[in-house]
Amino acid sequence: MSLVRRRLLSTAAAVAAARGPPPVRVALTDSAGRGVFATRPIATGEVLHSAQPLVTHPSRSLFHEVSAPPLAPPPPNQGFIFATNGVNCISDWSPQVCYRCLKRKAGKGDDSRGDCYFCSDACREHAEGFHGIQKKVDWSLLDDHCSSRGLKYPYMVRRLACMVISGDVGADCLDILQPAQLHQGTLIEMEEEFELLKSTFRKAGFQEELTTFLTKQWYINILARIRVNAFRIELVASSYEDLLSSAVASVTCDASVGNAVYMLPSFYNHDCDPNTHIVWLENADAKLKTLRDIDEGEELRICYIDTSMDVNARQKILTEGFGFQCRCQRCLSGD
Ligand SMILES: C[S@@+](CC[C@H](N)C(=O)[O-])C[C@H]1O[C@@H](n2cnc3c(N)ncnc32)[C@H](O)[C@@H]1O
Repeated sequence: MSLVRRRLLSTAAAVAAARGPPPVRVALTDSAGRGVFATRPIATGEVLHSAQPLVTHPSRSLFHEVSAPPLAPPPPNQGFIFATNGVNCISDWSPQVCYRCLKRKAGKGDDSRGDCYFCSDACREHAEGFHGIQKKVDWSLLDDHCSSRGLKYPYMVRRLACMVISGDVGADCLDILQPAQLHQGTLIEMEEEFELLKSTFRKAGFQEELTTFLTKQWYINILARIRVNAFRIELVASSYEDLLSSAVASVTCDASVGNAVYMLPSFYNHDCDPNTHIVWLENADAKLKTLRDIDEGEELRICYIDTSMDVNARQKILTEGFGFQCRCQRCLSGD
């Protein structure tokens, strides 16, 4: 591990120790598996704890060229490039968010055109392991597969695979999280994605020993956990200038900057009338905040969906999208 990274980690540990442990613990609930409970009374608006992501990935439109056929020959100062689906487009695109922490790029005109953008030396250094592996491989087949089907999670599995190969994390790093229940059709799609990922590494000449963890079962286990536990990240501006630029950016692109998986936040159950929410300020570091006063021993719950819908719509989304039937008080009362 590099000196800078070791220093960063020890600083983060020192800050965490100074603040003390979070006022929450994970324990079994009556109806929703494990959940997060308050270990003392907590006031409205208190930040319970922060969490750094285990793995992130930017939204496709923010890290990848969206191709369009050229209407006219390009001006002399702009080059033609081939987009991954083989359609010519003009290369005036550059990545919009940090490839690691998902912070939005502040202004135009830096030198990250056509490549990954990192917002700081710390992010660049943190990403060195997985990005070093990823750069050695031609991903065009996987890109084509994901773009034609609108898939985002295979990119997170790819990043995790690169993190395992580089030694950043163990192959079992997400095993503790609850997996989604998968239908036969989904399993078949996942097998296809797995074959693509495995053969891409093989074609790039990776030694078999480095990728022995990469089995069909590993792929399915990881993706099943990402499906239930990944958060869609929408940044809240930390200043008035940021607020204006994110509002402008969200007019033309998806408001979400990407997805991330965390450890402790993954144990928060859903409620259609939540007492806690997650806030992302300028990057993928999550802050868990209370929405009302909490008693000691009360379960802390967030909401996974838009709760302004009626009970039938909410149940449909939670059943079909997340694979569980909501048993929160609001749903049980039919509201
Ligand atoms: C992100 S995990 C939350 C932690 C999980 N309970 C555990 O033991 O790891 C989401 C899963 O928790 C359960 N769950 C969360 N909220 C629920 C609710 N309102 N009603 C029923 N089950 C819920 C479902 O099984 C869901 O797939």
